[in-house]
Amino acid sequence: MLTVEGLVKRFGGFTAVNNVSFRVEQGEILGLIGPNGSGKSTIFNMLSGTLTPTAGSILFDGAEIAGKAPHRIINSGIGRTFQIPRPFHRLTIFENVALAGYYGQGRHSRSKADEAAERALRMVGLPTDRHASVDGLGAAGLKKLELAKALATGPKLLLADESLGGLDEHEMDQAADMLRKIRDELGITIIWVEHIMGVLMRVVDRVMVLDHGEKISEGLPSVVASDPRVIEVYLGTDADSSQAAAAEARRRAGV
Ligand SMILES: Nc1ncnc2c1ncn2[C@@H]1O[C@H](COP(=O)(O)OP(=O)(O)OP(=O)(O)O)[C@@H](O)[C@H]1O
Repeated sequence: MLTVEGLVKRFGGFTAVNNVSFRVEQGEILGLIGPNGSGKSTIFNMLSGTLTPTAGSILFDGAEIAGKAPHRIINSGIGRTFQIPRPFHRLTIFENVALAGYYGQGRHSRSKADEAAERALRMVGLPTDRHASVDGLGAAGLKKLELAKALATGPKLLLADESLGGLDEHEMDQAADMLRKIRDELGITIIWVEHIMGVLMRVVDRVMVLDHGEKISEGLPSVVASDPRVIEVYLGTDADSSQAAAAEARRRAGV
């Protein structure tokens, strides 16, 4: 479904993403992890069109989308959530989601946008009542709203920039289960960026690890969690023994 080849992003003399290649198959959940500043958001921004790659190719359903405008990319079927939800506070929950539905997939019919909003709100478990205000939503509710907005655009591929950091453990598990439900019930392929490795590793089919803009590991969660390069990045090189470090990484990864 998605084939990324030799993706590069430079900001002046600084290389934020360096020659990254990967594939995502239809129906898969790929986890994208890495320390702060490793290039995860920059990759998402290139996939969703807010940044133009310096070099490389992004093929989505066989068409080149690198450098295309964000609205074209959304219309082709790639939706995304943002780490920091910024809803329109003057609009209701329903209106926020319907607006996204109106924008996505080039829908220019209010009734279709409303239908998409209803479906998306039901899916994430937010009220479909047209008058419910955004202001009553806590951190978990705002994340659901973010997800509903992305779903209302009708994506085939969802880029989930989740950052579950502000949630308690139960809410984190619910958010992770929600992504799996979206894949299982709607057949939407997902790339999930998350800082908290354990919760991500429980849900994804495969994981890709970035460090300093380069891909350092990729594969099944259980294999990646024991990869010495990943352990070094997450735990440092001065861990007591590599075995203890591997056990700790597996514990964190929940595998
Ligand atoms: N517009 C920009 N101009 C200059 N440097 C940038 C720009 N955007 C990102 N960077 C740099 O590129 C590197 C990768 O940033 P990016 O935000 O992609 O990392 P990340 O893995 O998403 O980090 P985090 O986990 O903190 O969200 C960082 O060093 C960042 O400072």
